[in-house]
Amino acid sequence: MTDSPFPQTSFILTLSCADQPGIVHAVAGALVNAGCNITESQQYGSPDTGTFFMRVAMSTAAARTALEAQLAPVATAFGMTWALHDDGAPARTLILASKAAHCLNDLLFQQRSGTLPIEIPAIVSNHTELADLAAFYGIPFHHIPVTPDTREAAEDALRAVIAEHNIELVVLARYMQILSDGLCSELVGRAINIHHSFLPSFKGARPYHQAHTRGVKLIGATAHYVTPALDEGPIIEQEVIRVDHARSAEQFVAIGRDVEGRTLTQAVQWHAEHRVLLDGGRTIVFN
Ligand SMILES: Nc1nc2c(c(=O)[nH]1)N[C@@H](CN(C=O)c1ccc(C(=O)N[C@@H](CCC(=O)O)C(=O)O)cc1)CN2
Repeated sequence: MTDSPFPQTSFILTLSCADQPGIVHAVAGALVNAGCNITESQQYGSPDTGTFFMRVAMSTAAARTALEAQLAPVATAFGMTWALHDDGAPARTLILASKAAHCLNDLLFQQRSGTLPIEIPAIVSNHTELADLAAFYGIPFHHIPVTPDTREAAEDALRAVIAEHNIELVVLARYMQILSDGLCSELVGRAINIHHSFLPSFKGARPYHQAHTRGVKLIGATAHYVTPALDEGPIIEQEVIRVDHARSAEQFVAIGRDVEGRTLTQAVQWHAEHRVLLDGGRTIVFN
């Protein structure tokens, strides 16, 4: 910690640009010029895409505008896509769920416990079963039923909740409705889904029954960004657990619940801490 007499503010810088020599040196120089103390720094050059990625945590007595003034010319010189985030600012998160409670419950508990840097202004569901859980945590619950005839109106109602609460992140916590291409394009890189299989295996509905029929020895869960193509989005986190011949498909469902909850909550935490950057159809995770 610098022994500056002035109050320190913490920021997270994330950036990407075409990989080339001198990026780290230039960024570090700009941060020093802004009186920053770098507390954490990670970078990666992707050989496949030729793109360079960086995440830097820092503290400074300088104002955000002074920091941005130092960074802007460097960003221009290297053609960077960059963002400066307030470190620790909770991500305004809308949770979508259907009937299964376990993933929603894990997110609510971890948020209330202070381990998940998000705030949850609202919960949306296409069913009513989870209204009591939302009430238990004192969070407004919006029941938006979805049928083939009402899908568009339902999505417009969802957009209204997103706008009303200035939502930054949408989490699909076992939300069993397919989002339209239009909504997916509006939520690129800020909608995370939990799929209850070890992708790319067993996409779509009833993955545990697909896995049981196949006779797998490991089942798992995958947290990924939502894209129009079902269960094809960039993967953020995955976890697996061993099963055996003696387990029924219903037991797979039960065994998978904790894995799903942990996997989704971890992915949401990394996203909210600005540790996940998109590299085409893949992610870079600075954890
Ligand atoms: N555009 C996307 N939307 C959603 C995705 C996604 O990857 N892209 N993931 C799903 C979650 N999911 C699996 O993880 C999933 C959800 C629903 C279905 C499905 O077939 N739903 C049927 C209706 C089922 C019902 O009403 O119970 C449907 O929507 O017609 C498959 C996979 C969330 N959305």
